[in-house]
Amino acid sequence: MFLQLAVWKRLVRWLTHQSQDSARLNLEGTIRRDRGKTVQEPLNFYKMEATSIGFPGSTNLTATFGSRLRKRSLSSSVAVGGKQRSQLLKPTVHVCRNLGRGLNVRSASISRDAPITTSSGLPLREVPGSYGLPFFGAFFDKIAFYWIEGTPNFYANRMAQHQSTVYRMNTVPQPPFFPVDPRVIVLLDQKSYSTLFDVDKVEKADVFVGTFVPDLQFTGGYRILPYLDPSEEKHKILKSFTFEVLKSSGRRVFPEVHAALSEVFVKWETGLKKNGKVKYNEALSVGSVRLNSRALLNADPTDPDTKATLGRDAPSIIKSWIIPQIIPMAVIRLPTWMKVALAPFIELLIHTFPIPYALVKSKHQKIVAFVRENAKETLDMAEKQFGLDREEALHNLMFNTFFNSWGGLNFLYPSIIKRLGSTSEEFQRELSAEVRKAIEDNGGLNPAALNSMPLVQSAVYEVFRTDPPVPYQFGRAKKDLIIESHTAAFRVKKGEMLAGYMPVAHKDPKVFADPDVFNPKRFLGEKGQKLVQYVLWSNGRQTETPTTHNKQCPGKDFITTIANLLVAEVYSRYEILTVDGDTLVSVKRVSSGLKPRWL
Ligand code: HEM
Repeated sequence: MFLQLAVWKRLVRWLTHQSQDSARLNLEGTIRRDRGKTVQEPLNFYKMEATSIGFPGSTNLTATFGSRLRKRSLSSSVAVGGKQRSQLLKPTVHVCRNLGRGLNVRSASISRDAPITTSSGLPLREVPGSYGLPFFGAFFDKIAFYWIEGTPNFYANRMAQHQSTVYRMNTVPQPPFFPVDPRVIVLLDQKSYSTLFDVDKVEKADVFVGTFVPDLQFTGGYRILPYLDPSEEKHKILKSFTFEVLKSSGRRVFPEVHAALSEVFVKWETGLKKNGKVKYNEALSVGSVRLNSRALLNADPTDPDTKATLGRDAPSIIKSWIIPQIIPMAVIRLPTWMKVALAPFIELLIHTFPIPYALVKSKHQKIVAFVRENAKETLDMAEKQFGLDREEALHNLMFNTFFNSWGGLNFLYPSIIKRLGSTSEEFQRELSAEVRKAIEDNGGLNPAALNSMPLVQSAVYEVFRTDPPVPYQFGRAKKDLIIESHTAAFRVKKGEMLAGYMPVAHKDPKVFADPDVFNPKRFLGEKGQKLVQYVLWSNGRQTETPTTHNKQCPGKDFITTIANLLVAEVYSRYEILTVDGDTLVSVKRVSSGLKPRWL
């Protein structure tokens, strides 16, 4: 009796595809739309579920199975995608395929009803948005991106239009003179954005600055570390070398930041005395090039006594080499009348063709010479310890020091001054008091003191949140994926390009309350600490660790430290800064008798 029952159950399961071992069957089906057009679509049967993308909206799917023993009907919800809802009217799915085990699906019909959901309960949608007509669609997106909407509006407007944080659009730059495919799927919320950090899901080769790869001559003819996928053997070796360089910089960081910033403060005060105001980034830019290069290479490119010095022009020489590599992604902000007058020229000069390396070759060669002359020990270490080719190590070291690190700092440091200098006097006094107390309690501005400054840390995280120095991340789907936002799931095909825009993901209202408000206390306390994981500036969570297996920035902790150090240095000297845009209008030196002591 029991045996009979078991055999019968097995038979029923087998017939209805509900047995565990045959739970998933992939059917190739032919979908005929009511207009008569035929589209090839895969149908996935999973127990009682089926999925079909090709028509808009959500429907129920009923499939009739004919078998040797009996005919059965299965009904399940199915999400369908497409452009116009009118196409939904009673589309019919005809499937004919021998499934083995005697089952043969003869037909399936679709009627509109409940949506199919993923295992996490989200409705499966087709990625909204379209790429438009060939060439013209991309061209109009490009003009909107650079000139009409700019960033972040370009992203926010389409997010509102599609009612989705995941959608299709064309990015910049574009063919014919940039050899790229501009079609991307944008990810703008915290949940979908994290797909870009999962190197099992996304290919990170050659996507460091977007869909295009700058001429290899900018990097000495080498595909350097940021352009490598972790699956490439060289990635592991070069990232280990970078970790070693950062480790050996450890002891220099605190004193070098102090030395460079002391000079910056003198320049600010001299400028304020002379003109009543000063552009704070002019001195800061020189200061950050010094502290960064002294920390990482143990040499100052602005010092006239350094071999192969770049002199006072070091920041502009380095910028000349960086800008052609990133300009295709940059929106140039100009007053409206200038935009109208200059747009055609700027379009032609810098948005239509890659800027030729030859224009900056001499400047690039100067930076190469500076690194070659001053980083001999580090290059010896690269050869002996990591078996690297000396020239390859040199170009990686140079790129990390001047493009990644200083290039990022050149955005981050001014953002910190601008944001904190715009907060209330009361908040700045509180910040200054915390800094001075921690220095006093720990006998100087040392790592222990810096760790005792939760307000400083919170303020820095908030700047990273509102002004991430690198706003874009790209990655190509390594396989077919389902990507989830907070409200829906989307099917993405292998090979499609995913593009994250971090300033919008960092303002995800599902994660951050009042996301548009700069709140330097946001990351304080137990609740605030839980938010730190959503700070993504390093191409990974702030709570995670860069390794040779991922693409998280190896300079994450180095940069976090020197960002905190800037705030600690500023507010140990000043109680209040007043800034107006890019101009420092006044500073108030600390009034208490407390004198900060240094390492
Ligand atoms: C404010 C400064 C910095 C910012 C904003 C920054 C940001 C980033 C971001 C967003 C990425 C990932 C890019 C991508 O693949 O999508 C990255 C990768 C990388 N960064 Fe940084 N970075 C900074 C400083 C540094 C420093 C100090 C170093 C080393 C000295 C460094 C070395 C690298 C390297 C080598 C990679 C590629 C990592 C890999 O291939 O696994 N960066 N950085």
